[in-house]
Amino acid sequence: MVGNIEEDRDGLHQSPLGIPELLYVSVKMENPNLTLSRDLLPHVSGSCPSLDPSKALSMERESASVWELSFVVPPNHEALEFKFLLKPKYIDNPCFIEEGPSRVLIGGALQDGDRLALFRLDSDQVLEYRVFVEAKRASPFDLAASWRAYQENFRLSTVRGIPDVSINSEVQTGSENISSASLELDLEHYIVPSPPVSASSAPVYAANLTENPRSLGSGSASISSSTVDGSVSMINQPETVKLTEVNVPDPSKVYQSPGMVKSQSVGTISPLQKEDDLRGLLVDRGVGVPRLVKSSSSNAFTNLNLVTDTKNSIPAAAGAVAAAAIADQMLGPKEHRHLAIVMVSLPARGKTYTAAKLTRYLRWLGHNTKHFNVGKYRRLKHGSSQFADFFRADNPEGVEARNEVAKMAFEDMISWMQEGGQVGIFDATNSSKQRRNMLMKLAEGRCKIIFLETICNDVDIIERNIRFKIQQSPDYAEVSDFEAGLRDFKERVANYEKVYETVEEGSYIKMIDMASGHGGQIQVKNISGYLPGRIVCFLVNTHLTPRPILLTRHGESQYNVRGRIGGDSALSEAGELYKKKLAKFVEKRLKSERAACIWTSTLQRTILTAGPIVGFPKIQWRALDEINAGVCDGMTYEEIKKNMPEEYESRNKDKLRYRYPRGESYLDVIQRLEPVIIELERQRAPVVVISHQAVLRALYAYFTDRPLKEIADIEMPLHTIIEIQLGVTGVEEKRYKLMD
Ligand SMILES: O=P(O)(O)OC[C@H]1O[C@@](CO)(OP(=O)(O)O)[C@@H](O)[C@@H]1O
Repeated sequence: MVGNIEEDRDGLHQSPLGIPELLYVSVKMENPNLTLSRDLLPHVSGSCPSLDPSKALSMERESASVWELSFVVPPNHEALEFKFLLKPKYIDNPCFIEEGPSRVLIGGALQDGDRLALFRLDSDQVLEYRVFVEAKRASPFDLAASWRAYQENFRLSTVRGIPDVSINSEVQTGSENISSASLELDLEHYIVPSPPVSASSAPVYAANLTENPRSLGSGSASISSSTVDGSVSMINQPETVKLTEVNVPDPSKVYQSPGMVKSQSVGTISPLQKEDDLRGLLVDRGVGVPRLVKSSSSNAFTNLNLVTDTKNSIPAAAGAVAAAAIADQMLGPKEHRHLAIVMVSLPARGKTYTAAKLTRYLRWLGHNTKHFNVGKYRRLKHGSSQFADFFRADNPEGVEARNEVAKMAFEDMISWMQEGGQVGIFDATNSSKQRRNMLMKLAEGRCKIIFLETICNDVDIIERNIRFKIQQSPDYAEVSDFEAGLRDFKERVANYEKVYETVEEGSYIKMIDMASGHGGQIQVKNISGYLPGRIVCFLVNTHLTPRPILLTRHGESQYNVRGRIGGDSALSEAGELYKKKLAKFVEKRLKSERAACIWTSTLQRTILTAGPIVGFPKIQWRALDEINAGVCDGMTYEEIKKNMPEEYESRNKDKLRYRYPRGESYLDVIQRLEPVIIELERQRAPVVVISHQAVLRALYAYFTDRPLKEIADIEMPLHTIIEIQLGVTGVEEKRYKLMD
């Protein structure tokens, strides 16, 4: 019934936060004889001030035969005396008072136990009720949270009644009409610089952003990236997230059922475990990162940041991702814990771009994923100016040199997997059976291979890809004559075509003419398991049709003004102005985009912000609701710091994984946003997403490939639109600030 309560010197029960707890008492009466008791309503009459039936409190019907009354008292309350009585439904008198002495309740327990309540209706008719009392300890915060939830259920939101999908064709009037919100005709006027670590504002050649060849002597922390103008910049690659939060169990208190799992089996090393040989029981508060249950000696949950065992690491992820990773680690052959997605295609079929996108998606979900591009190895080892002859199948030196760098890249990938890497994307043409056999031999007993073949028969798309390659690839950086470059690259493609063999062996996913987003097909063979399943789902929905995605927070809310988190408040005056400016902006920016769509959360601050936008369908997504702050919902950060210092501290230490009591963590938010990402990938028209700070941080991080560990701190200002342009060459970003 009650756990984790400490008694202080005055005998008062205290929560782990040192706040005296209250007793939540529920008194119940049950009478299965429904015929006799049908018209009699159970009441409770208390001794304070007197046992007066006219002041009796009615009990609530809990089920057909059970009645209930609940109330809150301090744990050290004085004895409460009371009696049950039955009042006839339709007349005031007579009322029947239970036989015997008054009942006495102290500390949530009835002094005379579960004595029946007997009512003498007349000389020979006695009605018997069974009596139960239940008492739970509750902190004032729990009570405040449930009181607020209760009240909010009764407070009508100004947007209730709006269907999940709506479209308004006329500008709303009335309260919307605060002042006219003008907007310059030229939207460029509102552009503000994007933060330095974000999607680029110019196309970047995807192969440049892949892993740095370590066997060729390059470090792995940062890589050099040549840009269009030939200059070199350093780009920090997302690092493996190494910290795992665990709570340490007390072995004496933890019941170990045969099916329970030792923490070691999922590769989590805890210094305390080592010291005490404590057995960890993996638990999950709802959804989330598996945790070890807490120590009995400490009433507060102990949050420790521990370095995971990189040889066997679990992903920094919540829910399904974590569950699947653990299952994969416990079941199945060891080599299947590491997955190599081996790309297969002719040059200029969008293979590197697909590989980069898949890497970004898997990283965002929390899988430790790296993209290894063999072309990068070739350029480092043999120089970037290799012309078409180098790629001829009847050029033994060329074949040998290309196989050598492929082996190097593959071995680098395996070494990285052995250090904890989970998914390696191996990006090369791999277009002959012989090459693929070589890779399968290298993978034996070390990782599972899935071939991912991209086939494109659309000559326009191929031509566009080839032209992009000449402009962007370091292979042609030194070639000043564009047409000469074009001729050489086409010859290279022809050399590959002569020996190309489509994949028929092993496990494979084949994408045939999927780039345009309409038509095409995907074929799969020998594909099973959680991760391959997610990969297929992602690839089915992804395409290369260029379109913008506009991300914006709602207009400033009344809670934002008061510094309160969560809630469902309406807009402030500034927020009201923003929603009008936003509507004008959307009207101008998307004026020729008839199929565009507006997505909001189900909270009124986003629905109100979308209100004045006309002519586009609006869709409410529950998944776009703000991070659930649980018992902290409605508090200010200052109040949390003061009243729940440990919670405040824990969040400060690890904001990504910290889950608000009865609420969510950022990892939980990422999990629930996965269908949103898949749908954004699938859409071919522009989408305006009006959502919230935490949710937009997670979405933005996906598009800009920001590492998980940075997500919770990404700057996400109010009244600013972030335009993400998805295109054939990758992701570009523009920001518009509509208000000063
Ligand atoms: O994770 P942190 O940095 O607390 O940011 C999330 C918070 O942002 C807020 C504002 O403080 O979002 P919103 O403006 O959508 O209401 C809170 O509701 C939410 O809890």
